[in-house]
Amino acid sequence: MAEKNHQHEHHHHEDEVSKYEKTLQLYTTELDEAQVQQAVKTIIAEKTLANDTPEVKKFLFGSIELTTLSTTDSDTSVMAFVDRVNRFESAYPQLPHVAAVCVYPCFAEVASETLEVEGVEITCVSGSFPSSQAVIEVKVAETALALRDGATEIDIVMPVGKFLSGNYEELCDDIAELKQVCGDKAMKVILETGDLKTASNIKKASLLAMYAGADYIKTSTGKEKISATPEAAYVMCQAIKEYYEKTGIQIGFKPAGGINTVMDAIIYYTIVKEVLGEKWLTNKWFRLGTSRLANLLLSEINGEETKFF
Ligand SMILES: O=C[C@H](O)COP(=O)(O)O
Repeated sequence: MAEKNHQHEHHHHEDEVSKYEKTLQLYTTELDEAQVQQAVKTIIAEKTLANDTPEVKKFLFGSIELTTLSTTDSDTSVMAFVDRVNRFESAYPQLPHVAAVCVYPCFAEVASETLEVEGVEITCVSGSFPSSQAVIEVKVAETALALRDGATEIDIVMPVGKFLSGNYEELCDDIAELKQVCGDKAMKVILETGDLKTASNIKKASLLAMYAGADYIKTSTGKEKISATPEAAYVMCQAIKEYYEKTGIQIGFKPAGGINTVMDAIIYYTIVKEVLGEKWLTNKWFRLGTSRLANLLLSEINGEETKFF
């Protein structure tokens, strides 16, 4: 992940909020829901089928962050989960490895000790996933410990309540402080778009997260009622595009949560391709956060029901 060279000074005085309001004013943030829905409908109708190919499915497989974030996870189950990634290459030499495994931070050590495959990242969710409801000191500690124990990427949840209450200063301070802990390790910021409700909110949250230091923006935790949607993905990709045009800084995109069919994944791929273009179509800038899709993709690539993970 190319390290971004922008740092955000954080002052604790009055004009902070106006600074974020001013930043948002550089962008179109009042979006028309119907227009977004129409744009997504058109992309799905006109552009998706052309991407329903073995090549795209193999690329999507290589962009998966193979995720287990379950209350029943244990050292034993996570070790077995990660060991299946080790054994994957000998079973399917013609396929790429998944891009990452994604686990709770208490499993960073066992994942890091078990994983033997070069190039597969160890993503840990952190910052009191999935609610993000903790004081910043707890979030900082959890993130620092996950990185100490072997995490190579961190996914945090944006403090959604702070966003909805318009407290952009604390929202961005939290994100910036955790990015400081991550240093040159990629930090993805989960917007929890299902709780943001409107396209305008999703656009604003995307921009604030990027200005505060996100290396990726990610749709959802997969733990709320509404997870990733094509409309949220479209708005987030538009925000990434406009941010790139204004700052020259490339930010990654990770749809996650409730991606339960191969066609779902092809739709996200198509939205990224149509809005952001080829430059984003590598697993350094596009990831799929999923706990069920790997076997579904494997089955379609193999042409038969496959349950490897
Ligand atoms: O970040 C990944 C998501 O939590 C996975 O959600 P899922 O279990 O609905 O695929």
